[in-house]
Amino acid sequence: MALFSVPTPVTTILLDIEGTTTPITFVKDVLFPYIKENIKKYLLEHWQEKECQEDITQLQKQAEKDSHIDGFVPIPSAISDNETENMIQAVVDNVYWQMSLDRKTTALKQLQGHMWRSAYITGQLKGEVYEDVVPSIRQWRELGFKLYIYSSGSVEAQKLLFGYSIEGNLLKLLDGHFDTTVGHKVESKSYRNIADSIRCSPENILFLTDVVKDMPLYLVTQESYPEAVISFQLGFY
Ligand SMILES: CSCCC(=O)C(=O)COP(=O)(O)O
Ligand SMILES: [Mg+2]
Repeated sequence: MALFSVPTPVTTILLDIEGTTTPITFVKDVLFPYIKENIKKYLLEHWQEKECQEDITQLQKQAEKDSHIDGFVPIPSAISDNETENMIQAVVDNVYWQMSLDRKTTALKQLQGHMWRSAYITGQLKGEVYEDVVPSIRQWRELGFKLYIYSSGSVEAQKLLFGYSIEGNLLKLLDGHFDTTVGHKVESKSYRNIADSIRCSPENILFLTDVVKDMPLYLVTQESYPEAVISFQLGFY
């Protein structure tokens, strides 16, 4: 457990998931292998559904943007019905390629969230949280802090992880969720968007994360409140 002092202007705690509330091993050894093992079956079963087709369209758009990246895997944009199997294979290959680079694209994360849904609902998956997470969150709430999640995993995937966790349904302990639709974690604009959305100022938000490059909030905060950065760095790392 890390001990740190929360600077006085902080009213809101924003939590990352992987490596912060949840062991990295749960994501790398349980959630991601589930996708790799089940993607082909999932696509074959859900291909005609609107949600699945929307996910494919987003993956295609992402593939167009990625065409400059070495080793990228294309997804054909228009294909006749009798070529569905080739198309599904292209999507599988693209998802495997994105996952091999641990890409955090919104398109990939949306599909993953939809795939995990039935596994959580049927009890095949249970979201892991570190043992100090629930007591800490309860204590912070008692002290009056608001609690939000900001993860690259989609909001739906976040709600599944906390809603079907090993400690039961934790969603009532959280005030809201943010994913890459507000922007990526390495971009300072994302933190401004979150602050605007919850109607507070960046210096009121303490972001807890295991990844140092996910820290532009501190650059945003530093403009008006340099002590917040110093206090966090001294305390948490
Ligand atoms: C909703 S948990 C799924 C984990 C995931 O897909 C991921 O990319 C974790 O990223 P984080 O931003 O929580 O480190
Ligand atoms: Mg993390």
